[in-house]
Amino acid sequence: MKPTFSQPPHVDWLTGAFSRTPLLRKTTRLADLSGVFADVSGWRHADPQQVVYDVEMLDTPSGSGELFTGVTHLYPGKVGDEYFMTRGHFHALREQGEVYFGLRGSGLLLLQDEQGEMRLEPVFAGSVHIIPGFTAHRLINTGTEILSALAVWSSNAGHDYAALAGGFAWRVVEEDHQVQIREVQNG
Ligand SMILES: O=P(O)(O)OC[C@H]1O[C@](O)(CO)[C@@H](O)[C@@H]1O
Repeated sequence: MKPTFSQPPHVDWLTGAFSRTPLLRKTTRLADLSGVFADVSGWRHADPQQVVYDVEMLDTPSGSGELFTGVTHLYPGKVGDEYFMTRGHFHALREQGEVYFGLRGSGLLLLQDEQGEMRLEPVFAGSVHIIPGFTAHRLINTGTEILSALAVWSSNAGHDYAALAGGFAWRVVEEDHQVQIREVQNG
């Protein structure tokens, strides 16, 4: 019997660019991140159209048992002394985990569980991050290049941003040319 082949999607491991495949795209700008950065005045004075991150997702089926695959490209930058980061979220279906694979650049994955336990994992080309269920996650670019990470997660996991309306309990800032953690009171 003659085998039939269907072409799978293709990702460039060096840049995280998908090619030859239908994509869904979402751009998040500073204007979309009201209340996310600590330095409100710095945020107000920055260019609201500045792109903070782009997410490109494969246009694949959703529903129970299906998986989403996407690449986040997080640009370098700061608001005040705080590094550019994704909004961050718990999954609406809390038990759902996620896997991140670092592709390029350097940064951190900030993890916060429902008890407020905090953890940081360095993200770099080749890093693998198992985000357990019940754990909020945020990507932070502490470098000078684009930070790109591939993620795979359950299509029905959903996003719960409201649970983190008060923000994460740690902020990642640059102080004295070094990456530092600032603990947030009542964060
Ligand atoms: O939804 P947020 O917090 O803006 O961040 C987007 C992130 O969420 C995901 O879409 C899925 O968790 C990632 O691909 C991406 O990094």
